[in-house]
Amino acid sequence: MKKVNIILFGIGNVGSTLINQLLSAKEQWEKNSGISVSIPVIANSTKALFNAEGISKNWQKDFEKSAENYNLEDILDFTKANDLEHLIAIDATASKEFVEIYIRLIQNGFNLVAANKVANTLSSDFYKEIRKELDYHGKHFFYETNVGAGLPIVQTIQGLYQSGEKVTKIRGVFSGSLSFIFNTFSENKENFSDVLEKAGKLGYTEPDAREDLSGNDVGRKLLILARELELNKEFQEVKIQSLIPEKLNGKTSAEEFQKRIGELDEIFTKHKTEQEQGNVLRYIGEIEVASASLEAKLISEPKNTALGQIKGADNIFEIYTESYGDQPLVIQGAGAGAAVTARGIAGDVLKLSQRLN
Ligand SMILES: NC(=O)C1=CN([C@@H]2O[C@H](COP(=O)(O)OP(=O)(O)OC[C@H]3O[C@@H](n4cnc5c(N)ncnc54)[C@H](OP(=O)(O)O)[C@@H]3O)[C@@H](O)[C@H]2O)C=CC1
Ligand SMILES: N[C@@H](CC=O)C(=O)O
Repeated sequence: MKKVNIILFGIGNVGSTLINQLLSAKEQWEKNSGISVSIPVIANSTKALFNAEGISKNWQKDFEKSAENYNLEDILDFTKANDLEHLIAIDATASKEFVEIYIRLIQNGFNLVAANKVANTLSSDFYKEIRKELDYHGKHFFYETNVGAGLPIVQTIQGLYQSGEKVTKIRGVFSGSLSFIFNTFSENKENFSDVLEKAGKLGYTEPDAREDLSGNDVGRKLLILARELELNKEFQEVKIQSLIPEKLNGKTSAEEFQKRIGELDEIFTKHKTEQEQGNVLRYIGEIEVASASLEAKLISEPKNTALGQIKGADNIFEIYTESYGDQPLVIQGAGAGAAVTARGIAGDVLKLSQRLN
């Protein structure tokens, strides 16, 4: 039996669901894949719970009772002192600061799995540096949930590109939260701000919903896929239409913004009513490979098209390639939510574990 040790950073919406999924799937993984998963460290931004034997189903109570303040050195010392092998650090934070420690983790024997999109969307120098360190230390980095949550998007694009297929365009609804918001808002007579709040409560938005509304989260996903196609782009080069009006943009804290979200209602009601009859609002992303252009924008789409018909928090990705011609390869399904995202991370952990000797 191969034992892998998970060090989990981020025990919020996604991270806590992941722990429960991994603990429930433990026996199945042991029986079917010969992989025994242990989670010896879980951490939020300030505290960590250490248990060399792995946390149990009572982890929430144990965390409340026994978690201690920590820094990275404490975690590195702990894994070394307990001879923990086959280390996988999972980044289930949305932190811009946390990714600064990726390189040190790799240098200290960790493989990486990330739901956090930040590391793959900083400068291309940092992107290349991570991959150089991974190669040098013989470590792996999986990040399927960076795009489409649990949907197999990153692996499909990698598979097509690596097989020599020419991907010409990717177009679709890349955001689960904006999908839910516009699907619901287009169909119902609810205020935009009420639907936005609902999306947050359902766990579809980023911890700071402004990341979704600004289009930055979609912009990051576009950049991540573009880089898989070896398009040498930077985040600043992605053309992004923000849905945050000028008067709230960059001038409000998260709390102030939350208090003023009612100001969005009039703007989006106007967008909705000014459309052609039978159209719906969709926030879409587009990668045109030949021109290396990446764009995220709000459009008004006829309801009877593939993009117009999506429901719930679905994503839809139309992948145009040379072999598929005018009829794109289409991947559709839930594009946000703790359960599907955690399952996507679990899938990455399993695949990564199978590569460890
Ligand atoms: N929700 C979804 O559908 C999807 C989410 N994702 C990604 O998953 C990630 C997590 O999202 P979600 O679970 O909703 O976020 P939450 O806000 O619910 O949880 C974030 C967790 O990260 C912790 N954290 C923040 N900074 C640090 C740090 N520096 N070191 C260690 N832990 C830290 C927080 O701790 P504290 O409480 O102390 O701040 C908290 O436990 C995000 O990157 C998101 O983009 C990806 C695909 C889909
Ligand atoms: N906020 C994101 C969650 C997944 O990345 C989204 O809405 O798509």
